[in-house]
Amino acid sequence: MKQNPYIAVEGAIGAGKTTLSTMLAQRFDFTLMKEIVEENPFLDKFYQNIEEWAFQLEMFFLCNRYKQLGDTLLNPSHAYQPIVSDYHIYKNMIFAERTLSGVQLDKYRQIYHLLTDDLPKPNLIVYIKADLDTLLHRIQKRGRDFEQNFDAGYLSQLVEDYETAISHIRAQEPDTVIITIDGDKLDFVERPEDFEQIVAKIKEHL
Ligand SMILES: Nc1ncnc2c1ncn2[C@@H]1O[C@H](COP(=O)(O)OP(=O)(O)OP(=O)(O)O)[C@@H](O)[C@H]1O
Ligand SMILES: Nc1nc(=O)c2ncn([C@H]3C[C@H](O)[C@@H](CO)O3)c2[nH]1
Repeated sequence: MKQNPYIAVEGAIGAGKTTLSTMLAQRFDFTLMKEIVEENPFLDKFYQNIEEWAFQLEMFFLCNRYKQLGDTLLNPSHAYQPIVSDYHIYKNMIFAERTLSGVQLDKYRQIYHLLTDDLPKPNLIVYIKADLDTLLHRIQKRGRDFEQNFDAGYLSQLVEDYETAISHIRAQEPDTVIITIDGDKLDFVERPEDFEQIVAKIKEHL
């Protein structure tokens, strides 16, 4: 990779994005960009009534991510800083396409493009692909209150949406390296050799 490394770790809810990106940032000594979840005022309400709260929640995520990415990526003093992030900005569209519809989705799409089209995009995506059972198990194990009555149907759709989105990025951005990790088999938390396998794959592209 000739450019400065900018890695985004992606995958459906509970796939292990924050865990893996934190480990990678430490291992490569890259700057970590991590989403703040606990201070989100809409997540709890959203999981109780998706239709009612989706627009506020999606806009909140979009504005926060825009601010975080803009502050780092458009700041000249960060120009040569290698980065690993626990999200790709495109995840906003993955979720919004699932939770919004009609005029709200149209307006959201316009704002999304306005805010994000000129942001630098990751040149390497680590996609953790895991099946529904694995994700539900991890979400349960993590034990966040607002995710405990989780609708498995919603998650199952998101798993498919992620597959579609990754294929879309692969087709639209052939220069972006996409490394797919088998999140059902590789346990980078408990097995150091599994983490080393991921590190080795990334190194091939740095
Ligand atoms: N490969 C793995 N093997 C076993 N447990 C894992 C693995 N990856 C993550 N976990 C555990 O699963 C839970 C979810 O991980 P994490 O919070 O990193 O997921 P995430 O993708 O960032 O979630 P979210 O989409 O909600 O932001 C955590 O308890 C973590 O310790
Ligand atoms: N609707 C919606 N849109 C997003 O852009 C988005 N990004 C993350 N999440 C949810 C997943 C976890 O429960 C929790 C932490 O990642 O927040 C989202 N939900």
